[in-house]
Amino acid sequence: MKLRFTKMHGLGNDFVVIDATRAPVELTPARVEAIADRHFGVGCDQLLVVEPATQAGVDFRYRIFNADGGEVEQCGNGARCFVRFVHDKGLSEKRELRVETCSGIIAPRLRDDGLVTVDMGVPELAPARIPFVSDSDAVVQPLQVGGDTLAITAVSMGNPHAVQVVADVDAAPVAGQGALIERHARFPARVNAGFMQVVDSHHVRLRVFERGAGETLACGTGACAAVVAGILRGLVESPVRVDTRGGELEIAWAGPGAPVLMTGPAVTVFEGEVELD
Ligand SMILES: N[C@@H](CCC[C@H](N)C(=O)O)C(=O)O
Repeated sequence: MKLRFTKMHGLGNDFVVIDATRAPVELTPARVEAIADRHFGVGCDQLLVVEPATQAGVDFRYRIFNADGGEVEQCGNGARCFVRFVHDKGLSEKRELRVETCSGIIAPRLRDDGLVTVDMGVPELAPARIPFVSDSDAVVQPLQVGGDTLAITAVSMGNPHAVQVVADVDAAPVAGQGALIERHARFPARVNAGFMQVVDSHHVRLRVFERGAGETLACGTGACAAVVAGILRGLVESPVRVDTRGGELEIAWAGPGAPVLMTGPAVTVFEGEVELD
């Protein structure tokens, strides 16, 4: 069976996007892994599926699968690509959508300048809801990793993030330490590991070792989580420019109880067809 797809990216965080609005697509973890494989498949960090809404007052359902085949709750760079895809494919006339995900409703808006702003919802900080095993709700918490005690801030943007501050993001042990943090026992659903360097009060640099995908060129929810952590720690003030290896995002957050707004690009690369199984 052949599956049509569109290859897209947000700052080099790349996606295979599938339109399942007219007919359902059966995606097993093995199928997702095969499509995401960079040598034997199309290659991507995440596979995104556009489905009909299942609730009133919502335009579409957005499903996200990591390259390892696991379905996850949220993807920020993908959310920008989602509204660009829906618009360019003529699936909706609207430039601002309400989209249901596993972790709630987000609202991506295609702006006249071509960038996309997404209301990513209110960040969750309560450890049990991240989920993060801790009996303290302190903003900065110790985490033992490979003989080091890291000072992390745990944040959920619908998906879990552990953010630490580093002096130089280029020298940070993202691959080695990131893999250990991803599978740390105190994060029972695994976690995305963020390494943030503060440049000044409105500018950070960020690398993220993503759960289920490894280090990516950018992580949208990682950028939101890093700015939330930075503001809560008193290190930065909204809005914050976040430089990733794939380019730059702007993140705005008014503080606890407010939604995080993420602005950045969404790019279509090519379309194709892939054989399933
Ligand atoms: N690249 C994404 C996040 C994708 C999901 C993440 N790897 C997870 O497992 O939670 C983004 O731009 O937010």
